[in-house]
Amino acid sequence: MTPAARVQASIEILDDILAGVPAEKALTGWARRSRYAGSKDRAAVRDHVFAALRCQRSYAALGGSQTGRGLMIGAQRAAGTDLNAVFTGDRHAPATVSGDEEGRAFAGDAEQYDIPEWLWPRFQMSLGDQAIPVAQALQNRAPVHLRVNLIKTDIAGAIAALEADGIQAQVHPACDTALEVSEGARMIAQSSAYANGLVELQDAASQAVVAALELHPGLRVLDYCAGGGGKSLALAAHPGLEVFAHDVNAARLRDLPVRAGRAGAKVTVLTTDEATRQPPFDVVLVDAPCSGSGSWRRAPAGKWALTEARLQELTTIQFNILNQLSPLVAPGGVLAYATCSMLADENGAVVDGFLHSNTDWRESFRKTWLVSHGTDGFFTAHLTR
Ligand SMILES: C[S@@+](CC[C@H](N)C(=O)[O-])C[C@H]1O[C@@H](n2cnc3c(N)ncnc32)[C@H](O)[C@@H]1O
Repeated sequence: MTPAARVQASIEILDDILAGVPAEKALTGWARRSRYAGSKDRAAVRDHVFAALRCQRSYAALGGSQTGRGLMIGAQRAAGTDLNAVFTGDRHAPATVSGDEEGRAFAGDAEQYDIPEWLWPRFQMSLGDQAIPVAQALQNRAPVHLRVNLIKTDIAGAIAALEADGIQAQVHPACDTALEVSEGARMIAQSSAYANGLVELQDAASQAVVAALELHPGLRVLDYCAGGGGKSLALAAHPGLEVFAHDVNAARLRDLPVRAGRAGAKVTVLTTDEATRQPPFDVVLVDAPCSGSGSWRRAPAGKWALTEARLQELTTIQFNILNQLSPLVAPGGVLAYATCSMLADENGAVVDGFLHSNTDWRESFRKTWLVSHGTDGFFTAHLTR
């Protein structure tokens, strides 16, 4: 495919997404209909589509409309590339750009930096002078991070094994087990380092949330909102811990036994009933459902789908989960709250609300990671009594 044909394909896929088709489904549907597209074409189209989804507001302003075509015109203008070289009207290329497809000046910072208008004041309140750098970071593609599985190898061993598979990775400063991939990211899933459980795909801040816990052999640890189990596996890499995983949506834990097998890790999956009937845990990690604002680079639809009402609903859920789980923590144990969000409403405010109504609890640790510092956005707080 020519670069122009890739842009035309992206326009059509974006139109499907704007009409309500989920991004992955729209991309897969296009790939199935387009057998002529090779793996490089599919990767390039995917990149175009995700960039346009991350930068939907600014590209629509620059491109003159909130359509697939408007977004791709906006993308070319944002990149400063020659529109006439791509929008040629030739076979498979998009039609030439007309006079009524002029861009316009941004209406304000929220539009320029691709944050929903209603959210911008809260975003600024949460992030202060980091609001614009964080919003700009969210306009760009997320880096690819790996967690080195210390059960099976060490940092140097993992880097060497990846290199043998044609993947270049360097140590990431956010966590001792984290690597950032600089070349060959698309080959990870097929690499032997991955297949043999030497590395797992996991953001460095997600790893750092686990690394921030004081863990020593003999502790019983429950990952209560385990999802796919990324943090459960990171916990289970600590020698001598007894690790339990739970999620209200049991289907999300389906792949965990296979992943644990690959990693040589032991994780016991618990139902909700089993989790509440267990003796108290030394550590309960609550990686709570949240807006996902720290991972909007990877899942940009979430940025545009979030509403004020949903944010409110999430903070209520977060507060309720903390209250519901505090009895599962052994005296002297830790209730570790975490979100992949950078919004104060879901982070400090929830923790403060919990401490306000549970005066026998105190906070011993709090940290926020920002996308502007090279990881996903994350928050954690440790609560003890
Ligand atoms: C942020 S995700 C967890 C991500 C996961 N810990 C990881 O590292 O990949 C939040 C999870 O909480 C689960 N969840 C939502 N409400 C819950 C509840 N009331 N109790 C337990 N889990 C819940 C969701 O199903 C979802 O898998």
